[in-house]
Amino acid sequence: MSDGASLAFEYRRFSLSLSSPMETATGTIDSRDGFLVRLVDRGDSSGSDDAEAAVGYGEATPLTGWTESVADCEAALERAREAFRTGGPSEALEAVDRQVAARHAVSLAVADLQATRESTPLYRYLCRGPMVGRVPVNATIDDGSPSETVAAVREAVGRGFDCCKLKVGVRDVEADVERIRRVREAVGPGVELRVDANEAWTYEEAETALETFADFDVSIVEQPLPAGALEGHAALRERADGVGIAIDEGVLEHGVDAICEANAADAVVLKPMALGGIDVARRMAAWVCELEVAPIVTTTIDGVVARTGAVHLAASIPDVPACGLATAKFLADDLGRDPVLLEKGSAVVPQAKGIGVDGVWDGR
Ligand SMILES: O=C(O)CCC(=O)C1=CC=C[C@@H](O)[C@@H]1C(=O)O
Ligand SMILES: [Mg+2]
Repeated sequence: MSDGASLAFEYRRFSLSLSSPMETATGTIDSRDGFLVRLVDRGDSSGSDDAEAAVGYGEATPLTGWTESVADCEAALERAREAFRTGGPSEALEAVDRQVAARHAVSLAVADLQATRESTPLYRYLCRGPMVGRVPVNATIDDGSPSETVAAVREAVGRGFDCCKLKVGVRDVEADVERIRRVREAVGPGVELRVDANEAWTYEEAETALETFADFDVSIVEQPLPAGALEGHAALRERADGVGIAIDEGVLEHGVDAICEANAADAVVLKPMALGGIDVARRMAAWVCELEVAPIVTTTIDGVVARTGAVHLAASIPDVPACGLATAKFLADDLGRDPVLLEKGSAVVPQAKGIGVDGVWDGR
């Protein structure tokens, strides 16, 4: 990559509304406000304009409870802009090191630019491995009444999904158990069902839920207990009767080493936006795979740039389980054309150079 002198770093604010508010046990998401980032390598452009220059895109989409605030993110991106002006990528990454969403944007733009210059898809730049055509994804099913939930799962299965993750924890445990029972009754044994409680349950509630979920062949319960409860998840796991435990919010509190040392999880959820970048998430994925813990990559209900970056991250992980990447449906609008096709329960991985999201910045 050219030195910092030829790298022009810009960012611009966006606000994406959700098609309908997303209820979770820890709050409601009704819009996604963040920053689109562009890194232009003018050292590449033959002409005076940027038409020929190599470009990298990034996205910082803060989420309350998971990342820094929008204001802190903006301040960090301003520091990164100054760092690119006077230094280069490493100075810019240092300037945003403690703001995870801002670091996600800068690191993704740098990786996208480098992969673009090498004319290779981002996932192959990350893993230097063979071509990967598709990655398995789960459908994300919002909270709702039993009949609403059955209808949503039926619709997802009709679109080819064979793995569905259902939001639970918004209503009481009995109501959620009834929702799962009705869904399993409706779709039969061939669809993998996972649930995500977002820290909602006490140990006793989680025990009750797990007992019945085992009867309905639920494969994974995500974050049943509060993020701090490491021993609690380990104890639950010992008596989970075949239902896997995934830790999501707890990854931010404890890190994957402590989770694995405590034998607290069968899977960890890796959110690149919340972890500071796909590079950070990829290192975590490699580490937990060594310890036979499954890495599940998910978005934070992001725009197409970060969401597609997460698809490339998943594609760079060997034997990745179904990931939470089919979240474009929650957005009423997006930053640009979606290069990822969802079909047969998988995301078709873009094979263009870089992330593959041209047209997100002034139609380019
Ligand atoms: O994992 C998925 O299927 C999609 C992503 C997803 O469910 C979430 C994204 C961001 C915050 C939460 O609402 C939720 C989660 O807890 O995993
Ligand atoms: Mg979760």
